[in-house]
Amino acid sequence: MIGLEGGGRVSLDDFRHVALNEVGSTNSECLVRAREGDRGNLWITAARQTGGRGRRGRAWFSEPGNLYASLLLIEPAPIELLHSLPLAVAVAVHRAIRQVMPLAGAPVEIKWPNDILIDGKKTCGILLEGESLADGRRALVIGCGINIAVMPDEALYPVTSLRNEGASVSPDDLFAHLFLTMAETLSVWDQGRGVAHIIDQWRAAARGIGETITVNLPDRSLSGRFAGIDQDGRLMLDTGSDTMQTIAAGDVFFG
Ligand SMILES: O=C(O)CCCC[C@@H]1SC[C@@H]2NC(=O)N[C@@H]21
Repeated sequence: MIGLEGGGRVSLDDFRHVALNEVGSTNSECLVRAREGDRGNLWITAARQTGGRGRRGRAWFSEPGNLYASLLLIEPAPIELLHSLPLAVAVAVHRAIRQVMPLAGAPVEIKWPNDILIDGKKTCGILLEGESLADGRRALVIGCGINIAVMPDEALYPVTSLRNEGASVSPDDLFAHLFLTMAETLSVWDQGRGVAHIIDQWRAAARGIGETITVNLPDRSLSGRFAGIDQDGRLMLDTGSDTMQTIAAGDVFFG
């Protein structure tokens, strides 16, 4: 058992791992297994994905050399406490990447809500997907794509890889770190009851709080001062109007 500040307890033995050579998407594979009755706490990793998915329906570059990993959770928390899970996931992945970076390496930061940047460039994307199963259970999948050795030539944002930033680690080694940091962080998160600890950790690792940012929403863009996040993990943007804008989903650009 891991017992941590937040009071939650998660046993490492609770988690199982299936390593695949090739799959369409590790997220989809988790959801298939959930529909087939899997009890959750199942990690699926793949050396390569043929249909890796990113946020907003984008494709995710999934060539061999990187880490493609998804964790299936079943009923991870009461629905009203679930909104903070993306922050906990970002904290866990941030810790895993920090652990494999050289000590004097470039800064590793979280970009709201849960991209991981090294030296301001995206090295990891996280896609959370949920589904109500036929038996009434709620399945939730946390999918992490971490650039280790390769990266796309073109992307919406500047991108980098761990190797580019001086880290020497294999997908298997990085997964071993992620397996532990995720279990530890979920223990602190404690089904949403430990959200205050998670928000503290998230803020300490966040990029750009206090700075001017632009947030692209589906129908418009908003610019203002990034004032932090609220208890529900929403981005607070001070646009100079009387009321603080709170944003649940969008793409952040700095400067
Ligand atoms: O757009 C993003 O930033 C999120 C990218 C998430 C990619 C990962 S790779 C492992 C898992 N399987 C998928 O199909 N997507 C996620």
